[in-house]
Amino acid sequence: MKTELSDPVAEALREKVSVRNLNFFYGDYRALKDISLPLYDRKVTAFIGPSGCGKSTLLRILNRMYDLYPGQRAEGEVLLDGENILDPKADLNLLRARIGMVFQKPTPFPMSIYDNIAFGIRLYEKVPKSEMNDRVEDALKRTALWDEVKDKLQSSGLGLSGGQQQRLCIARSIAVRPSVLLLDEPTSALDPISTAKIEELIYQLKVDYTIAIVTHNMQQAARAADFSAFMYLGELVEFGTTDQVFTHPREQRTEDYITGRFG
Ligand SMILES: Nc1ncnc2c1ncn2[C@@H]1O[C@H](COP(=O)(O)OP(=O)(O)OP(=O)(O)O)[C@@H](O)[C@H]1O
Repeated sequence: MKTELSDPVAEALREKVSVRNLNFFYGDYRALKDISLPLYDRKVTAFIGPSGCGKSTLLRILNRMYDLYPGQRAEGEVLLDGENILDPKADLNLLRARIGMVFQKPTPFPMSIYDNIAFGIRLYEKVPKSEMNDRVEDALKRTALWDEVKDKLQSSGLGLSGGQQQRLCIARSIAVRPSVLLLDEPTSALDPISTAKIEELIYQLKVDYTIAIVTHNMQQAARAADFSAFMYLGELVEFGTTDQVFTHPREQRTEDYITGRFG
């Protein structure tokens, strides 16, 4: 696997998350094979590759989703600011406050728009009402939803359009003030206009957040990501700047995939 970046590029970057020699097992099946890669601070990294290559598995390890399922296990290290989040002693509540996740299908809670956001904050913090109002407004503004929903904050989140629901889910994640945001095919259920809004949002959010995104859409990876990781059959084939991976892939398999020869 080739991950070398030219020295001046690497020097200007800080690793927010470091995945080191990561293996993952669904029972006896080894779905990830010795993956090592960085997520650089306040950059967007896309995980790309054909169906079944392990993109979602890798993303879900980053907030220990697999803990919910018996028989699934990870080996290796995932360091968040130098601390191994795979350590069984790691505090999962704290971890999930620090690393937020948004899924493919928008999943608002069956409650008001306001409470969708306040709910997550209340899980982690005791916040006075006036501050809560500010936090809700701030999260909705940052996801460009405020103007669309400010007059109906008490209406159900389920009454929003699919694109608005997805922005609400992103607002819900960032309201908790995580430092890393994981996006699992966040636009695959959305129309092109909602997709463009989410991509614009990703661009704005990376000022404050380190973002990893799983996508099948090569144009989306090229537009939204600073770095791209191409995976194949559970292996990381190539990691580099998106520009390098898309215009000068080092590996034949990467080139074949991004030019549409397979996948
Ligand atoms: N719950 C599970 N139990 C057993 N095997 C699984 C499970 N989930 C995924 N796998 C297997 O692990 C491998 C990686 O799956 P994963 O969903 O991470 O791939 P992916 O690259 O995200 O695929 P897609 O693009 O289709 O979503 C696949 O071979 C898949 O069949």
